[in-house]
Amino acid sequence: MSEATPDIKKGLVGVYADVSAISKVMPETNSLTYGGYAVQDLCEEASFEEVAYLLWHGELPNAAQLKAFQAEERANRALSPALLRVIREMPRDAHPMDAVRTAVSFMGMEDPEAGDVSDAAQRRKAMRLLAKIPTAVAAANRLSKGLEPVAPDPALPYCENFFQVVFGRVPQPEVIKAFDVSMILYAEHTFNASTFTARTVTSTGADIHGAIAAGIAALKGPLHGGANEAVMHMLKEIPGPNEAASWLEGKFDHKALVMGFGHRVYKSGDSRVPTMTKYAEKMAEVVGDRRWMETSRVLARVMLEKKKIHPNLDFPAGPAYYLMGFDIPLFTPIFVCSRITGWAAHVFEQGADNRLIRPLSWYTGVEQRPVKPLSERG
Ligand SMILES: CC(=O)SCCNC(=O)CCNC(=O)[C@H](O)C(C)(C)COP(=O)(O)OP(=O)(O)OC[C@H]1O[C@@H](n2cnc3c(N)ncnc32)[C@H](O)[C@@H]1OP(=O)(O)O
Ligand SMILES: O=C([O-])CC(=O)C(=O)O
Repeated sequence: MSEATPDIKKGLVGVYADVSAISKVMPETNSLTYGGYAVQDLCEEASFEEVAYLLWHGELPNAAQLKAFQAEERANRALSPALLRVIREMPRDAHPMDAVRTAVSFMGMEDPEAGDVSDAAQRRKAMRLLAKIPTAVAAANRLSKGLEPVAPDPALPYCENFFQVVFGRVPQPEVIKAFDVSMILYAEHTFNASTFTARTVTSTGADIHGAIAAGIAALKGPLHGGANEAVMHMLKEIPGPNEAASWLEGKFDHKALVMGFGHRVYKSGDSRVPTMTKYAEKMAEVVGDRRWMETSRVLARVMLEKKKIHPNLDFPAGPAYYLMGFDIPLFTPIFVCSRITGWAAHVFEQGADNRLIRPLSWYTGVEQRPVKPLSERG
């Protein structure tokens, strides 16, 4: 007699898996808060470092707290000679997401507190990851192009240093501001797939490097963080704004996914898109190249008219990063540099009130049967 299948929420759609005090997504108003602050207000009033502090401590820092936080981040940016050798040995055509995942695993092995999963040690490790991941991402990117890595500069703030290690120079303030805004918007988003992965790893008692490496693996997929690079490939495939509508019709005919559109939680618009679009438009002005944003506008209009689907954060972030001069394969690793803050906050929260994450599966395979000896199997 077969039992009735229980109510299965495929993809865990609509399931509350735990409580969390880090951020709140409100799809009914298309809004998002970190620690009670609207994300668009944080973008205008705070820096990425301040937001990182907020996510890890629950409060925005005062001037002295920020200074200490920044000093610690600046002091931890350099990679060990051994890790630099590992990065040098990586295949030239390795995807930077695989490179950063491997670098984080290696950092875990050489971490001075490897094996210590106390809250205090996890927090110190998170700071080392925040500081070192950009250096590793930039070194892998430069080496893949035959360029030598650029050493991080402890005299520079976080965002300026990021451009320094990638390009060997710091751009104008408008570019830094747009990048800083993107880092704030990408920092945290409740129980998305990569964060839930990091929490699941943490729930087993494993250390933060394992949780972050697993989070990076989850983020790489095109349905999640990998969409920001896919968006730019898509924009480059479309000849221009005049062809965008017919290009989309071709996608609809094949029932293909249009990258950078749709979201599991937001069904009437991603809270972060207006702010990121504003700064992507500013980048288009600074660079003097409007074609990507013009094509984007047509795609967004037609997707809404024909499919009632809104863009997600990856849609404006893709062209914004392209206009900032980043190579397309670097877009999702930049997301990693930001999301390490949210992932780590969830690692701390999971660790503080842990229960092993272990749901059930409903078996649909062959009923129990005898094992035939090898000689009797056809
Ligand atoms: C930072 C981030 O991770 S944001 C997400 C980035 N990912 C992308 O941009 C990839 C493209 N988007 C998608 O694949 C999806 O929208 C996801 C994975 C983000 C969300 O998936 P779900 O919550 O499972 O959405 P769901 O599949 O229920 O979508 C509802 C309908 O809209 C369609 N749809 C959703 N997104 C898209 C899209 N981008 N292009 C075309 N159709 C889409 C689905 O095919 C589905 O149609 P159906 O009802 O005829 O089957
Ligand atoms: O929340 C999600 O499912 C995906 C997302 O937008 C994010 O992680 O920023």
